Amino acid sequence: GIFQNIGQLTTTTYDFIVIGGGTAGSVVANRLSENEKFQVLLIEAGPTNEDVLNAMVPSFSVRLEQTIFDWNYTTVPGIGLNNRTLAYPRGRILGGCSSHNAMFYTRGSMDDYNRWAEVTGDDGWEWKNIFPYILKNEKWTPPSDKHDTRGEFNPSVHGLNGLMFTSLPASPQTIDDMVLQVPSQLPDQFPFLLDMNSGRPLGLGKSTPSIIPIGNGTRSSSATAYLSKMFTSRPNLHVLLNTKVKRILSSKKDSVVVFNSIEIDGDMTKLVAEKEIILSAGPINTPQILMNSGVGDRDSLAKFNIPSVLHLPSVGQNLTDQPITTVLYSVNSNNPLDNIDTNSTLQAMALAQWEFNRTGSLVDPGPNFIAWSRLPANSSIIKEFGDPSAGQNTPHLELAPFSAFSEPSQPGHTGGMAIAVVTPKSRGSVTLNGTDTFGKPIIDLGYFTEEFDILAMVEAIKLSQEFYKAPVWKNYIISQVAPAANATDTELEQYIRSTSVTTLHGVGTAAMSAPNADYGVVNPDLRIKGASGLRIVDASIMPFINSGHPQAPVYAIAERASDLIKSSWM
Ligand SMILES: Cc1cc2nc3c(=O)[nH]c(=O)nc-3n(C[C@H](O)[C@H](O)[C@H](O)COP(=O)(O)OP(=O)(O)OC[C@H]3O[C@@H](n4cnc5c(N)ncnc54)[C@H](O)[C@@H]3O)c2cc1C
Repeated sequence: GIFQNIGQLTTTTYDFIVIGGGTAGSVVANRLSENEKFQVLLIEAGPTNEDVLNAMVPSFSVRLEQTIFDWNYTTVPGIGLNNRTLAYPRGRILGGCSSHNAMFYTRGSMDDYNRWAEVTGDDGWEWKNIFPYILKNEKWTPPSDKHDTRGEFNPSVHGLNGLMFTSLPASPQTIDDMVLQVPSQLPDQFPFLLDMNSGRPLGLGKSTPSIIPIGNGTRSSSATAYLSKMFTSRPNLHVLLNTKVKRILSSKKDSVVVFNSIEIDGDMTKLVAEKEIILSAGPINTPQILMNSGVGDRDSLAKFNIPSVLHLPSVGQNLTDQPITTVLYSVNSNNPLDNIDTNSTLQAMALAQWEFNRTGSLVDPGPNFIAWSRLPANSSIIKEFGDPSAGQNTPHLELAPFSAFSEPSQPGHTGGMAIAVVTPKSRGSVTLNGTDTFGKPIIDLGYFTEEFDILAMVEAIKLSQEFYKAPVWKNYIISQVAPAANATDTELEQYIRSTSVTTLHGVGTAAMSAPNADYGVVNPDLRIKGASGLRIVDASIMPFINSGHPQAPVYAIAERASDLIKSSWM
């Protein structure tokens, strides 16, 4: 059942308490409650996702930012970003970030998972072993416009029986036909990629957003997939909304710390977990909850007068995220759809179409194609700074061409490409806020504090310029607007530092490591190191970021974690 506040709960003792009804937490709560003998409580700080239009219409998700559905974070001024701060939205709603993300479903490369296995010593994280969990999450379905999808993806690498819908873009964008010609015109730099979810995502292919298809082109999230009425009606699953967890409490048994209950913000009721607590509050809030619970670096916690319960200096460290900027062109466009941003009639028509049959321009949240690219093997950047990628199947760069848009203040149209470094070397951190340790934490992304990242981004700009040299763009591109076409490398670096923002792909702040490692926060079975009763299951546990967008691996992590937890309580 669903409970709007803690007073409605019929008990305070459960077998499992899952903290955070986000991307990972919703999966875990669903899977654990498949066993009728387990009493499961899922606690979410935010409200329900149901009937929230902006969480349903794929293109509207940015409208959730800076509302009650967002934790509304801001990063600290970035040394590598000319001291700029960045907004860092995080979903505060059932489904978490999966209820308001950009819906790109990309698994990264097989090397990414194999490296997790290597650093943790657990072959369960290898691509071939995690793959069944990837499929278990996914239900691939035809796009809502019912177009012929042959040649647009490889069915053999997709799951048909999972809970979370994925599909191909259902609404062509105005540049799609031109983008599709680039692989034949520039096959060396941009080979055609049939399916970017095959484990070898190198080349240019169609993106796979996670949307509910066929007459229902609505966002598929962890909440719509794993917490639909069919599941929340289970008598052994309680979903408690609008309730913020403050900290996790422990006692000592035979000198071992056992985490067994939690404290709620603004309420004296203590909720008890007889078997395990699963912390799934996401890469920012998970380390915050841990540190407020005395789990972290002993000396740092002492500064906040927080008694140390478990000395784990890696908590909040290793924050890894992928920076992104744009290369902009003045372009020739006579397609009315390119005016949608400034034309309220077109916007109203698009919404009417979406409401009528869930098709039209609102069903796709962004670029329909992505190009993934490796720096050349003989690149001087790799020679000098090493290769942060997990292997030869792994891209360093992501390039996403987007359709033209118009701005009220300017004549004509602007088009171009979003470019990102997906294997950054820079690391940041999440630490507590001295004035209120339960308030907004200090988020330092550490962007461009490593030379590799800025040089790789310069290469991404140059690669995107190559892209637009394909003959197909001849009559479309008028001139390069930003950065200046003749900019020097030093000027490009300045451009990158002054324009890059975040992909919002933070991971790694409670990373897993080998059981005998002297760093890390959880063991490969996701149990907290050096104590019992607590596991962490969310984006925080990734030791390295995957070379794609993180939600697909977060789902796979949550599916595997659920099996690990279940099997230890058989
Ligand atoms: C705007 C945006 C766009 C993105 N676009 C993409 C994309 O296109 N593709 C992609 O793969 N990834 C994307 N991401 C990233 C991706 O969505 C996240 O990496 C992933 O969803 C994180 O999952 P999680 O389970 O770790 O955390 P979350 O999904 O954030 O879940 C954490 C949950 O815990 C709750 N919570 C936190 N603290 C507490 C507390 N103290 N008490 C109770 N509950 C609490 C939160 O409210 C939230 O519901 C995007 C993220 C954002 C914000």
